[in-house]
Amino acid sequence: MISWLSPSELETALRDIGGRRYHSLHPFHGMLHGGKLNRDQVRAWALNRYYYQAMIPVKDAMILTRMNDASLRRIWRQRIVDHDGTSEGDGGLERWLQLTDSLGFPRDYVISNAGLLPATRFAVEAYVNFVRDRPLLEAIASSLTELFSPNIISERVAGMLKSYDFVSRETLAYFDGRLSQASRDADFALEYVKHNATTPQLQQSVLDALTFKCDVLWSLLDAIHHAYVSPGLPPPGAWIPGAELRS
Ligand SMILES: O=C(O)c1cc(C(=O)O)c2c(n1)C(=O)C(=O)c1cc(C(=O)O)[nH]c1-2
Repeated sequence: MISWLSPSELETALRDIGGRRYHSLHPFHGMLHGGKLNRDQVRAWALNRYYYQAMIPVKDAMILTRMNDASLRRIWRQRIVDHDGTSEGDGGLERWLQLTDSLGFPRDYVISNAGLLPATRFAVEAYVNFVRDRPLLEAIASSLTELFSPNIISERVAGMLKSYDFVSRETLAYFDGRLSQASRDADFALEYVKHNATTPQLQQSVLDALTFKCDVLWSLLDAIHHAYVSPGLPPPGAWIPGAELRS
């Protein structure tokens, strides 16, 4: 168990976890951003990550049900609006589907999750279940990976535009909005955590929550890498490049 940390020491400890465990360090991201993947491997990433995107508003809805304070809910509900939009054809999920459209996947197939890797499903479900089962403070702390996402998003967009002729600024538009949304969301969550993690036990629990979330993101990429890069063994039922798509 750690000894009590001041709020700024707690922030340093949280950022240190990101520095060691965030998925920006995963070799798959190095390949994705460095132009080392072929089109089917990029397609596999977009297809599998759709499930993460799709479940983010579900987990945020779970967090909302735990908030008794209207002023907190007012702030948190914006996350759901960002992903779902306010009308058909609007919002982050729609923009992710525009990316999978551009990569040649029928929408029905993507939304059905029929070609999803089982390990992607398990990792994303673990995140949703964590948020459902753990105290609100830990659920909020588990979103703090977003402290580190603006850097990786900038690196990703620049690297992919430079390396791949099958993506464009338009098809990567999902990430435009995320840069400001992620900073806004992470700043709020960080202040909440620093203010509410007032004992060594609570501080340890938020550090553990962030570690857990880093593990979720890392596992997602492990699954994609194993199935589609090396050794390249998609499990039964998962999407196989070139095979007929059944939703
Ligand atoms: O592109 C990325 O690397 C990345 C990372 C993360 C993250 O660190 O959890 C999120 C996102 N993107 C993202 O687009 C997003 O909407 C999001 C929501 C959350 C969350 O935990 O509430 N993380 C992330």
